[in-house]
Amino acid sequence: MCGIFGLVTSSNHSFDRERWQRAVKDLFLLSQSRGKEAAGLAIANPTEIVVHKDSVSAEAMLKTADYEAAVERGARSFFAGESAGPLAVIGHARLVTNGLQGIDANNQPVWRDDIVIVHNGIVTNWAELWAANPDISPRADVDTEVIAALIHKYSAEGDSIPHAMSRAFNEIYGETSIAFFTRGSNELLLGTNTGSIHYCVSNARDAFFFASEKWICQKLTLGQKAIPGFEGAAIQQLAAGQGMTLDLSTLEAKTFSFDPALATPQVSPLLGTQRKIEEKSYRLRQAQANMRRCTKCLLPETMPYIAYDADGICNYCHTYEPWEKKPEREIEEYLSKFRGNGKAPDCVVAFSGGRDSSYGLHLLKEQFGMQPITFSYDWGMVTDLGRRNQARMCGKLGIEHIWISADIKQKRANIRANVLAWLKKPDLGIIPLFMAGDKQFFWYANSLIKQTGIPLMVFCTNRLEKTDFKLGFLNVPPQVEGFNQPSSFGMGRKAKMLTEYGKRYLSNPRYLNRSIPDTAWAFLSYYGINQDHLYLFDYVDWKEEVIDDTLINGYDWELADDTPCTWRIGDGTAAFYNYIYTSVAGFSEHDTFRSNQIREGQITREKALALVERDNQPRWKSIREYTQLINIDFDEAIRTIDRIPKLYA
Ligand SMILES: NC(=O)CC[C@H](N)C(=O)O
Repeated sequence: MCGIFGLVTSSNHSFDRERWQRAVKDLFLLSQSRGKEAAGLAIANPTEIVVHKDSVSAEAMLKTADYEAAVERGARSFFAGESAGPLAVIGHARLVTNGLQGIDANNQPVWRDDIVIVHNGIVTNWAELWAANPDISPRADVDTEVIAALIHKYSAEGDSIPHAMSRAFNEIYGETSIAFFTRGSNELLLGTNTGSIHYCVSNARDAFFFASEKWICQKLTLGQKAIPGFEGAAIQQLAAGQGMTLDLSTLEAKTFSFDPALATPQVSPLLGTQRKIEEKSYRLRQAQANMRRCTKCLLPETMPYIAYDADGICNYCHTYEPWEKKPEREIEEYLSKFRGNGKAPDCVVAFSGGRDSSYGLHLLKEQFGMQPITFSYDWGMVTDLGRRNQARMCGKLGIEHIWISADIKQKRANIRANVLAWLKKPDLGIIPLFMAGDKQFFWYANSLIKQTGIPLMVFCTNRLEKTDFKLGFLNVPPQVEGFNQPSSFGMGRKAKMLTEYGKRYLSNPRYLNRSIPDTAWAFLSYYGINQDHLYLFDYVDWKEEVIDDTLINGYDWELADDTPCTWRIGDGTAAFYNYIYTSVAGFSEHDTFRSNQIREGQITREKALALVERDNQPRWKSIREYTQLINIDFDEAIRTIDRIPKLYA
């Protein structure tokens, strides 16, 4: 179980900064015997609560520059004598029970509403509590969040904080000890239903600390490790079923029972203002929200090669070539040359399992009276959900499905090698390498024409999916034309790409791995061969609502449970790379997609912004599945990504 602790100093007389930092360090190191998967602390001064956490052991966190910076931000003014104090810290050494530590929001202290809390234990009825309180909903997976949300809810209803805490403890089932600050009150609150909080007051009664176990207090009051001022101090225990308020300025402690009938209503010492809460993830969200964006589409300033004109409109808007449809009768004429008797297949549809090819299949069969067969290339990253949706389409439409399966184990091992190489030296430019393995799809499309003897190959690619930024991050400038025909890219452009890849391979020899032959084949399959097929959406309107409606209502299409978006849910890699782009550059392919929709007049900029905000939320479940499939450590990968310097902050 986790170790929680706290240290309160009412004035700066008894400590200098070095001693204080040593005491906090000792509290961390002693507490980490209870948990080493993550660590964090909150430093409260009269104007601010600084929260810092990390998905590493306390010992490792203490050595980081980010930790130093948080301490500097939270404690500097106190030790510089600029603020009269008090200074209070609560800390946490985590053993994960609920919610992966790679996801920052699950680590502790948990900040929710006005409360910054550390928690030791498990709220076993957390799911029931969320369900019973539909007016509050979880943002993370850690059970601790529900405690904070309940306390906040009750205090918003008018309860004093001790009352609100008592009520929350009466709702909670499962061993729980907590310590928290609120934004507006000058106190530390403690509560436990097991008695796992032991505390000491300094001999001069000007400082206070607590920890999860008595021996930790013993270590810090006796012998070498004793915190200055606490030598020989008495150790007391907060009994099971009790809460405590500690006035941070006077160190006056009041204990109370969780029985609401017995708890005397106490008015907490209020601060004049609501303290600011400082947390990295919040700061980054703000910085993302403040990025400059094109006033017409919504491409942000971090988009490679972007430039805005005097009206704030970007070059991508200016050079955009509208998606001009050829008349639908032309496709009718074209298809009539191939249409058979309705029994034998008369066209092959490249079927990725995504929404566009599913809808295209529907159109070809139902609207154009064709009898397609489909083919899919399974390179190990088609999601199970994508496969089920393919099965729904083919079953209902009575369509034969050809599968070309790669050696999936090998493909995943290739991705693994490249992702591991990347994590050692992250670089946005080389991310497309993770997806190189699917490009043989185009190779097989050509060979299937020969194999089946059916000359008509249909692709349902979508021009709105043009993502210039992926190559942009590789220092390859955008190109307006060539969407469905990458082989038409000029030699100069291809050479530039190869040089840029080459440079990265040489600067990180881990890329010189088993995947090279497959990547070379992929490159050839994409850039080297003719892709002279029928592109359905060159003729037919692409309307998102119509597509979603047809698939969901007509074919019982299944959606992912980590996003309401229907795009990219058949692709097992998208959640991972979009997380990287969003985390580092503040945008993803959702931003370029929606920007194209705006330019096509399909949606308003306002709606697009809302969708981007929604769809750029991390798809944790899919990211986790991806890391499992390629056998890399989720928490480590996310930690590395989160540490990459941001382009927007
Ligand atoms: N070990 C603990 O005390 C865990 C506390 C909390 N349930 C968490 O997962 O972070």
